[in-house]
Amino acid sequence: MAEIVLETEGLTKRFGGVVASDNVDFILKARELRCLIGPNGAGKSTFFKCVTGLHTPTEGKVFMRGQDTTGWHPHEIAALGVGIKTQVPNVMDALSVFENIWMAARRFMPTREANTKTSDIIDRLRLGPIAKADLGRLAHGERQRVELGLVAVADPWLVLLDEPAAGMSAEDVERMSEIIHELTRTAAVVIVEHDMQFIRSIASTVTVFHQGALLMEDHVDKVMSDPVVRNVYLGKNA
Ligand SMILES: Nc1ncnc2c1ncn2[C@@H]1O[C@H](COP(=O)(O)OP(=O)(O)OP(=O)(O)O)[C@@H](O)[C@H]1O
Repeated sequence: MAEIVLETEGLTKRFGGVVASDNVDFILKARELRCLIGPNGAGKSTFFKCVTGLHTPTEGKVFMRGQDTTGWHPHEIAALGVGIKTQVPNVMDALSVFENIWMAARRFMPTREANTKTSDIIDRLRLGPIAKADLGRLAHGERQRVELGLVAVADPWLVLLDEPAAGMSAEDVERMSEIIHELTRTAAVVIVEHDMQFIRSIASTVTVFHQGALLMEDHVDKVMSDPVVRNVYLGKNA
C-alpha cells in the first residue's frame, strides 16, 4: 500500500468569527497528484497555508510522512524534503535561469553536485533554450517554470504549489501540466488552482472545498459533471 505523505486531521483555522478552514480531514499518498478547487473564499489558500506553515491552525493536526508538523515554520517543513511554491517567489531578476537554480541547489549540496543538479533540472523542466537568460527578461510562463525548478532542485517527495498556472497562456499551461506530471515520477503533488483548463489537462483527483470544509473528492471528470459542483461551486467557469 502506498505510503501516506500528507495527512490532516480536523484541520481548523478561524479568523475571528470566520471559520476559514473547517475540520478538514485530508489524505495524500506517495506520488499522488491532487488539485484543490472551489469558489472564491472556499478555504483553499487557508488550508494550503496551514499545511505549509504560513498559518498556525487553530485546531487539528498536520502530518507529513507520519511526522507531526503542526505549527512548524515553512523552512522547517522544507528541510523535511517538501517543496513549496507560493505566489511570492524567492528569485533574483538580475541573475540567469542557471544561476537562480544553482543558488537554490547550493543550499542543499556542495558546489560540484549543485552544478550537475542544476543541469539536470534544466533538462527535466526543458529550460535549456533560456538557461543563460536573465530571469528579469523572461515571459511570465517561463518564470513560473523556473520557480518550479527552484522547488524541484531539492528532490522533494512532496510538492505544494499555489496557483502555478495563474496568468499563463494556453501553451504555457500545457507545458506546465507536462512538467507537473514529470514531477510525479518522484513526488506527490498538491496544487491549489483556479484554471479549469489546467485542472482538466492534469486530469487527477480533485478535492473540492466549500465554506472551509471538504465538499467532494473524486476524479476531475466526475466532479465536473456533478450537478451540485457545476451549478453551485464552479458556476460559469466550468
Ligand atoms: N488573514 C485572514 N484574515 C481574515 N479572514 C481571512 C484571512 N484569510 C482568509 N480569510 C477568510 O477566510 C475565508 C477563506 O479564504 P481563503 O483565502 O482560504 O479562500 P480561497 O478558497 O483560497 O479563495 P480564493 O480562491 O479567492 O483565493 C474567506 O472568507 C476569507 O475572507
